[in-house]
Amino acid sequence: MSQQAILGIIGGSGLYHFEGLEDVQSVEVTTPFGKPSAPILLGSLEGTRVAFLARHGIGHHILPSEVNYRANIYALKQMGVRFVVGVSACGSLRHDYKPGNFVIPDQVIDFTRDRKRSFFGEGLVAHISTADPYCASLSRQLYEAALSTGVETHQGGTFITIEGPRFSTRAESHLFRAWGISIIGMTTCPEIFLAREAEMCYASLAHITDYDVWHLAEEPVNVEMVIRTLSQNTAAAQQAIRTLAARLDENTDCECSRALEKALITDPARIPPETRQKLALLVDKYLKP
Ligand SMILES: CSC[C@H]1O[C@H](OP(=O)(O)O)[C@H](O)[C@@H]1O
Ligand SMILES: Nc1ncnc2[nH]cnc12
Repeated sequence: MSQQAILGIIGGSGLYHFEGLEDVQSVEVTTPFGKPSAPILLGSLEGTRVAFLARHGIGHHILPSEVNYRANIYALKQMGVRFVVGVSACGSLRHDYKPGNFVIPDQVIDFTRDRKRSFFGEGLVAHISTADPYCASLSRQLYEAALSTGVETHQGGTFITIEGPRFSTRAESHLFRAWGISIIGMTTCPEIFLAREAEMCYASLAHITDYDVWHLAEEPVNVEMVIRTLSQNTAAAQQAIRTLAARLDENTDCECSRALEKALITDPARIPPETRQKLALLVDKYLKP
């Protein structure tokens, strides 16, 4: 694996390129899981090598359910990325998390049902732990960077991913609130789980664009509303990531880089050679004699 970048940024709605990247190169990448959503922009940000990928493609033409999350994460892994920041527009499910604010969540609930959610299968079985799906160290660094932009930033909260592409019904939104969930989006799962399988640290920079559909005094969410709020927020999101890049502490004390250590169960003798080869980048260090 060549070390072309250490920090991966997955841009969500409203973030299709990254201002201020230096020495930028656009790279077409292929992976054993297909092609990522767009060419990857490789460049330098405050002296840190960065890989930027637009989750929904340039021009936003890929549905949340259609995103090839496996190819996106695998492509970043192939480039040597160790730290991934997923930028996401989201709805708020609580009064005190307001449109325009940032949230650095610390838990997820996966309500998706129509997505490829693992690199494993085809004769090689693994079960990773996702008890704490976010990297605490990267999330802490991202929180401090987001706070430094002056935007009101909340540390912690549960982020639910719905399948979409439709927004929630009022009954669903009230249910999610009753469950104590803080924010809602359509893309964090399975991106976060695949990053864990690929032993990368993952944190979300979630910017709140709306109050979903539960708030009696607010208009129900629509795309126009999301884009209007995003247009005011993407500069701050990029500033937060620039600050993170400048201060990135690579010596984290987390266990993300050992996520597969206790996860593989298949007898190595039973792993089909094609599968072994396909997943070499992830499993070589555990299976090589
Ligand atoms: C444009 S509104 C719905 C859309 O916005 C969020 O995208 P992302 O998470 O990639 O920022 C949400 O998840 C939906 O995909
Ligand atoms: N309310 C909402 N529900 C799901 N995804 C969103 N993205 C932005 N706002 C959202």
